[in-house]
Amino acid sequence: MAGTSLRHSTDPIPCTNGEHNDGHEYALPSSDIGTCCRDDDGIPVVDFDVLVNGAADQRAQAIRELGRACEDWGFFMVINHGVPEELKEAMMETCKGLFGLPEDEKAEHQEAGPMDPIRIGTGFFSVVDGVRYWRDYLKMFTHPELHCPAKPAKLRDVAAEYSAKTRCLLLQLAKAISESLGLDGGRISEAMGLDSCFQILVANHYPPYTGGPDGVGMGLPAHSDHGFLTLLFQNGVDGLQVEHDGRWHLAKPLPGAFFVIAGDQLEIVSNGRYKGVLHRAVVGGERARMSMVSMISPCLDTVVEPVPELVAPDGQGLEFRGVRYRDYMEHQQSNKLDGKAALDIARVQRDTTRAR
Ligand SMILES: O=C(O)CCC(=O)C(=O)O
Ligand SMILES: [Fe+2]
Repeated sequence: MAGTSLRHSTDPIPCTNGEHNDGHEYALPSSDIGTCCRDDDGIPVVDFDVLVNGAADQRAQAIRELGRACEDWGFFMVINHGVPEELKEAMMETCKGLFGLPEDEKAEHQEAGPMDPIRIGTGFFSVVDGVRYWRDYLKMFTHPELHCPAKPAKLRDVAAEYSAKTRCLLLQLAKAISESLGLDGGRISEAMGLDSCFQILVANHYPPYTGGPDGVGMGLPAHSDHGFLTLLFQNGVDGLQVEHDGRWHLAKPLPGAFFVIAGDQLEIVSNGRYKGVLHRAVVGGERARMSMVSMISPCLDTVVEPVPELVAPDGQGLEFRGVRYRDYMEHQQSNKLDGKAALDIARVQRDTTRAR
């Protein structure tokens, strides 16, 4: 049912892998999680300070490595990023306060839909989920206009600062990504109008989970992000998994690092050179997990399409057609989260019969 929060640790944990009495299959089929998760340290690391302030040869090397990270993984860690640790902590703590508020103080935003600027909910979009995912979330549109729940009182100021600092970082990364594609630093930003970008912050809260036969549950199923570029950090509890080379990898952060996640709009604008990476959140254990997401995208009315420089002059190899970002986001957010299925609305359908 829309707008209900998860049962929390003091409540009895509902049974999993079966029908809960509200007709939803509860939390997860753990068979969906699979066994292929590998904990490894191969996730690329990008030093933001070198990217911005390094000597020419160091910068060039860092840009090449960034390009490889985007091409091979669509996922990397960024270190020396300049976003103060105290600000990250303040953001995490304030959002934790929000999840702990009495239900009636969150009710105003719990009936919200995918395009509402403030939304508090459970699962992904519980109206369509079918399966109940082990996740509570707060989503707020923070740029160009800051939307924020009235409580906790501190949230507005903290979110404003966090949004501004992470936006600045993401826009600088966009420049470096543009260079890594062999384009001018400003080209991708110009093509997508990122000077007036759209930004969302998401706080995810995954309560302790000890249900199911193996004590593992699905917090958020496999998906790619609908935006351009996402920054994420967590509260010290692992659970983010990333798909790479056909296997799931547990993402373990370096101290202080952000994860950077390539989104669908990067895949479209780069004509598929850099792909939106599949990722998911798995839960299990006595500790609540939280993650904090900051995502930039083009403004809602921008039609996103591949930059011509990355498409052959005769149009051969054009992977995507232009899609208005608002339509893309609404489509992805209103349907069941299903891997990268949303991208199909932008994919150029090839006539395979003609080649025969
Ligand atoms: O909680 C996580 O680590 C993943 C969250 C996520 O992918 C999202 O909010 O889009
Ligand atoms: Fe995501």
